[in-house]
Amino acid sequence: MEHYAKGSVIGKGAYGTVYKAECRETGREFALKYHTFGLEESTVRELSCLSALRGHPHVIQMHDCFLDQGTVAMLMPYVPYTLALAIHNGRGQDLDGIPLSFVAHFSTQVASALSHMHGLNSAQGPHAF
Ligand SMILES: Nc1ncnc2c1ncn2[C@@H]1O[C@H](COP(=O)(O)OP(=O)(O)OP(=O)(O)O)[C@@H](O)[C@H]1O
Repeated sequence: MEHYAKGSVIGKGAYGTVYKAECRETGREFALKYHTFGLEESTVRELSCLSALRGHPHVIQMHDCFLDQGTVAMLMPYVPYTLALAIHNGRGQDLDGIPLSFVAHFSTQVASALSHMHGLNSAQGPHAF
């Protein structure tokens, strides 16, 4: 953890809190997720899924995983937007004006990631994920 400066909270999920972090050497920004429940089943499941999905261009990459003062911390690239933000950007709640190419672009990425996950599931047995 000495390589990173932990910043403010970006968001919270059911299993953890995500902070912004900056690499002290390069200045590059990361997201650092601290798992609330320690090394229990949900944590191990998320870490093993992200390990298995390393390398896919449309799945967030886990760069590192370590213990920070007893809490499991997971380092990933910082993504400064969400799909909802991209969709609503400049359009309020009106979705009518979204170009088909935009929808196709994101849908293809999501489908590609899902297809890859299903492929791994078939290869490793029905309860791998
Ligand atoms: N890599 C990231 N870059 C930027 N923000 C992130 C990143 N990962 C998570 N976040 C933010 O932190 C929030 C919490 O993320 P987290 O992974 O803990 O939960 P979730 O996947 O949103 O939901 P849940 O785990 O409850 O199903 C996200 O909703 C998002 O706003």
